[in-house]
Amino acid sequence: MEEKKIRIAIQKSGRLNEDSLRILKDCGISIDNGRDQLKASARNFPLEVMYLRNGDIPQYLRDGVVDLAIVGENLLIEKGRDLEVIEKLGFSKCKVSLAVPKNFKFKSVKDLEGKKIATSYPNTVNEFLQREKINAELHIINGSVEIAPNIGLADAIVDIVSSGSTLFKNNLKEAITILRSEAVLVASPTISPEMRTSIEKLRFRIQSVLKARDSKYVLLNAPNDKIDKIIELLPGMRSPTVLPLAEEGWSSIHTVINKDRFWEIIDELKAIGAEGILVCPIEKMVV
Ligand SMILES: Nc1ncnc2c1ncn2[C@@H]1O[C@H](COP(=O)(O)OP(=O)(O)OP(=O)(O)O)[C@@H](O)[C@H]1O
Ligand SMILES: O=P(O)(O)OC[C@H]1O[C@H](OP(=O)(O)OP(=O)(O)O)[C@H](O)[C@@H]1O
Ligand SMILES: [Mg+2]
Repeated sequence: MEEKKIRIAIQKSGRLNEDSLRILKDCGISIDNGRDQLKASARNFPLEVMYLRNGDIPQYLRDGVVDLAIVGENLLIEKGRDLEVIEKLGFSKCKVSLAVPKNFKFKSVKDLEGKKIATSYPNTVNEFLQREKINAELHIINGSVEIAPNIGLADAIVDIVSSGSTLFKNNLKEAITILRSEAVLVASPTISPEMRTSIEKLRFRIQSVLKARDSKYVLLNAPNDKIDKIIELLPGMRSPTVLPLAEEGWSSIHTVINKDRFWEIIDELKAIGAEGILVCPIEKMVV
């Protein structure tokens, strides 16, 4: 029997589109698409991609029109709390924040009492206001939220903040971070047990890609009497590989480290006596 295809929804265009396609590609999945197609099949994996508007995706998942989707966590908090997140994907990191005009002397959340707040995320904001026991008036707008205080539509806004440059350009400042978000892989509540098995295969590939993105392969040379000290500094997947060099008394040490830790330990490695340090990207990491 032919394996049933996983139907995955990906944002048609916007902030998530490119990185969503890249992660599938890094999983070795080639998608035959014309850009204008709304549906495309993978050549070498039982997968069908549907290009949809992000905001519509939670309902498509609930209806079982798609089995999986890549969306921002912030969208799930706004309108998909019932949906199951199966993997965090580490890209499109952003915050949903409350921002006020630069000259607003903001001291605490109490300053929002009776104020007007413009946002595209009404559920998130209402929940926040309820939690903080604040009464405020909401103006729901779909885009260009940051302009609202400048045109007298609102006293404050709640919107996505990443670099902060949109706030800056609109004379606003971040006052409260309501939540942090990144892209996530979400599943439909209607998937069958067989489909879950196929999804697990895809998830395994995604995990291997994500681990590899987080890690670096490090090679270095060191005098033999320094090997123990260097190994103490290098937490490998198991323990580092140590190979003798042609030059007597020297060895080459190979290991895998988290990319964020590398800069922390490079100076220590050099001080101990490591030489010829090479740091290489890893394509896939299966552990
Ligand atoms: N500046 C940003 N930096 C990082 N991530 C962002 C940024 N803006 C949005 N995102 C993330 O990308 C997601 C999609 O945002 P985008 O603005 O592309 O689409 P949208 O307008 O929310 O949706 P639709 O596809 O329905 O038009 C957001 O839900 C958020 O998780
Ligand atoms: O802090 P920053 O790095 O400036 O990013 C934040 C901005 O990015 C998003 O808008 P986007 O550019 O996606 O445009 P949109 O309003 O058309 O969705 C978001 O709605 C903010 O306006
Ligand atoms: Mg946007």
